[in-house]
Amino acid sequence: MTALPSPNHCCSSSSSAYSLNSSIGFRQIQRNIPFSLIPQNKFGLKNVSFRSKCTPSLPDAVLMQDGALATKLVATDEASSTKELKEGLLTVNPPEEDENTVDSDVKGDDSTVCITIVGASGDLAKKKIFPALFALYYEDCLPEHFTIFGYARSKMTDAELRDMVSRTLTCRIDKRENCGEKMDQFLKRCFYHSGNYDSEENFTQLDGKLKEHEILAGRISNRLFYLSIPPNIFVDAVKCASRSASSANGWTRVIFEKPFGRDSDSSAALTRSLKQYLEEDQIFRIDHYLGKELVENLSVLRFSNLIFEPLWSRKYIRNVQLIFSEDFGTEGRGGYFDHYGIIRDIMQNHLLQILALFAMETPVSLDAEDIRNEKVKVLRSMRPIHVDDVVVGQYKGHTRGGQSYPGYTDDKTVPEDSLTPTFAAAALFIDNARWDGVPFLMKAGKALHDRRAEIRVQFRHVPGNLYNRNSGTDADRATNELVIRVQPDEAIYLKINNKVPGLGMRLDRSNLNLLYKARYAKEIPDAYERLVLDAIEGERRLFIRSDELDAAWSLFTPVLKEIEEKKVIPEYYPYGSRGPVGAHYLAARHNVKWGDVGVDE
Ligand SMILES: NC(=O)C1=CN([C@@H]2O[C@H](COP(=O)(O)OP(=O)(O)OC[C@H]3O[C@@H](n4cnc5c(N)ncnc54)[C@H](OP(=O)(O)O)[C@@H]3O)[C@@H](O)[C@H]2O)C=CC1
Ligand SMILES: O=C1O[C@H](COP(=O)(O)O)[C@@H](O)[C@H](O)[C@H]1O
Repeated sequence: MTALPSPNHCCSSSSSAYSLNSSIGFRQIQRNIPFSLIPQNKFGLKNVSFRSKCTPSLPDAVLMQDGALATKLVATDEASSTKELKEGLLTVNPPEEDENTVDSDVKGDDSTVCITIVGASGDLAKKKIFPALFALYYEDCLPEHFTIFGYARSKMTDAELRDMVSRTLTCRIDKRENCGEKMDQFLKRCFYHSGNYDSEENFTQLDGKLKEHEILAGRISNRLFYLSIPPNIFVDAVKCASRSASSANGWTRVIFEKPFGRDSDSSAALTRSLKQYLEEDQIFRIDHYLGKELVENLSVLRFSNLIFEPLWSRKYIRNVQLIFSEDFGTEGRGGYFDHYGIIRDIMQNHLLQILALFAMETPVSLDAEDIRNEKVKVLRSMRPIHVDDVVVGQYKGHTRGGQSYPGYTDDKTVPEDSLTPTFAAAALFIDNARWDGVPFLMKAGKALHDRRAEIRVQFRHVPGNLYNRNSGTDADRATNELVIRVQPDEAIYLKINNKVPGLGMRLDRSNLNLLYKARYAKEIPDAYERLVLDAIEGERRLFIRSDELDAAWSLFTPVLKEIEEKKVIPEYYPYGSRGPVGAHYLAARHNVKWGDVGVDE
């Protein structure tokens, strides 16, 4: 096994099973924080990852006799998309003494992390990223030595950035003590640098400022860039950040927000451009739905409960429905949205990712590459989507209860004759042994009657059901349905047939209900909290690998092209309605009834 350089100078006396020795690990051990070690990337940068106490189950760690902490080693080759994983304890030679070494006993955690939010003046940064970072800080999940920088063209002082950020920070859990104090402490660690996205000079200035904070705290300086900017400037920003503001001795990672292109070609071109400056394992493509609690729980539900996995196939499942709806329109984002539409905005990423997690085979392990390998297999097994299996819609203005709601094209940033779908429904199929013939129906829309995201699994009819006569005439209504409600009011419930109490024999449908807020006192973290923390920890499980992205675009690009070339007219639906009726005809053609419509949805 290859010996890696020690992540810190210091003092383990002999060659032994690799351990983060007591001086670097002391404070972390006290707080029960395991570390993981991932070897150097092609730039020879140390890739020592922080593990916070907030993710205690990863990775396995053991306390050595000398009080040191040894972790399971995850060794990777350089091309992480085809990564070979080896686990074990690593043997290292004793590190050499270095006169410039900082005494980690004094300093505690030997690494720093600077998080730079590029596009800090924007909507997403204010709404999601800064609040997520504050929540992590509040929960003591961030590394000890962290600094946050906002970067954008807007002119702002540090104080003005802090003021802007403070307006969107809340204490997630009401009545928590010291919230104001914590906010002040957090804001003191936020700074701002104004610069252009395509200026190496400006990024060099940023680099200088980052160094000032890194020198203060320790030797290994890790850097995370969160690109919260429009995609047409991704490459400029990455070029400048990687050339002028990469970490000299730690890792440099970049989080990207979608859209990752708008079809196969543009996505591949974007990936090629990014890879001029970054390795795949430095690229963290966010799909924030993967950070949602119930989406993460999908694998737990399937693989740790004996009762579900045996039913998880064409043999018992009649259809699967993936439903996303919002009760508001594109308010304020029409300019962006019109270029993409609902299929690219929601289906090609969020719903397809959920589908892949739902349908994949059991991964070899919970390691990121094993999970992502299985997801790619599902995506590659999918049948091309036929244009007849897609229904598109667009919302129009509507007045209800004396209040007027605007139509999509009433937005000034949307062309009057836009055909961009704000609603779509589609039938997808996975041509593999497990799922052959099972319709996976997707439905996504804006300006509908409610806000929800859920997975509905409709099981087959009970063969030779003794109780058919007692269930009424609708056999479909009497089948079991498992609902995983991602939001709002996270829940998992199973519809079962039950005898109505009494002397007669009448059946009704009842729910076995796991409602999260009734079961768990702890507030559910926002998806961005989990994802940002994962990026800091180098955990890639919930980020999209480039071959997954390619497979997702290969599936949707042909049908999107056909819809656009044929100028398919969307079915118009009133703002606040349940969407186009065409979605029901589509479902009916595949012998499906949408589960979210009806008396006992
Ligand atoms: N907002 C949301 O809810 C979501 C956003 N996203 C994605 O996240 C990223 C950021 O989103 P959001 O914050 O809404 O974006 P914004 O449009 O608010 O842009 C962010 C910042 O980028 C700079 N900017 C905007 N347009 C340009 C331009 N044409 N040229 C150069 N700089 C520009 C501005 O900063 P300045 O002028 O100060 O430089 C702006 O404050 C995007 O990729 C978006 O698609 C993904 C999911 C949801
Ligand atoms: O990615 C996106 O997601 C949001 C919905 O996210 P949620 O976490 O609030 O459900 C959607 O509004 C937006 O159009 C899309 O780009």
